Amino acid sequence: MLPEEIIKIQGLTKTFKNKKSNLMALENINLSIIDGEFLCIVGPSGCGKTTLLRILAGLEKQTEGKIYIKPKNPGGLITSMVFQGDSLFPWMSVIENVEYGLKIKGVDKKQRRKMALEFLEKMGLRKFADYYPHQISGGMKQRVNVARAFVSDPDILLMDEPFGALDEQNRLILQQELLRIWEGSEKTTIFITHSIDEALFLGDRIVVMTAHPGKIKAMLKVDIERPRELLKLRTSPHYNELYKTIWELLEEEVRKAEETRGVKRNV
Ligand SMILES: Nc1ncnc2c1ncn2[C@@H]1O[C@H](COP(=O)(O)OP(=O)(O)OP(=O)(O)O)[C@@H](O)[C@H]1O
Repeated sequence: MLPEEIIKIQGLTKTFKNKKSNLMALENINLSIIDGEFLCIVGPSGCGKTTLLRILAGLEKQTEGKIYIKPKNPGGLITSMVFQGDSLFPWMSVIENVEYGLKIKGVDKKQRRKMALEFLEKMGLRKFADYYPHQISGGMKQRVNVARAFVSDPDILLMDEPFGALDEQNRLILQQELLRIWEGSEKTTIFITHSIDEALFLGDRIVVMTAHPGKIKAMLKVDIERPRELLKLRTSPHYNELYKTIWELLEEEVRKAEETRGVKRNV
């Protein structure tokens, strides 16, 4: 591994074996991720994005290939995952949800409360610390999830369409808040999204995947300086060029994915 790399994936393949048939979800993935990088992954539905993240999180085992991860702090948490859906514990208050990972790690009560409050403050949720998940909005729940992931200080954040279920306005706000908190931490982040805009706003590089079985079709560098501003970004020629390139790469794959699913189109 090169000194700046934190993850190196070589020849990774994943086949789900069922009683009747086998399904190859990922084929020959080769990817290096630099420490502190924000990497976005876009690709058509069913191309294996979640599977790749689950393998990196250790929730799934690859069929072939190697993954090298260079831990930063001996004994520390290597990965933490933020899911799209509602993954908060409904019986715990907001602050207890944020503290949970620290409790598992054995951090004492006073210290973990202090750390959780700090991240709730960063996410604008301090006032809601004692609320329960059913008492807060979808956007606020995702803020709690982001706070929960950051507070455990993992080496690598894995984010699986965390804002996918939010309305556009909340999504834009959450993206900005995520960038603000990420820019202070420079935590290696792998972020799955279906939105080209979101990938361009957040990412240092963007991986475009092919339709099933998922392979890496292209890797693009987002040469847009940070800190990023949404309005400035959208009027920049580089942004528009990249958007067009990514859409051209993706469109073919989305059509292939639809054909595979037997969707009839009138084009
Ligand atoms: N546990 C499993 N057993 C069998 N097949 C699975 C399993 N998990 C995923 N798959 C299949 O693997 C393929 C990739 O799924 P995955 O969820 O990784 O795709 P994705 O790109 O994240 O999709 P989406 O964008 O719709 O969330 C799909 O065909 C899916 O049906």
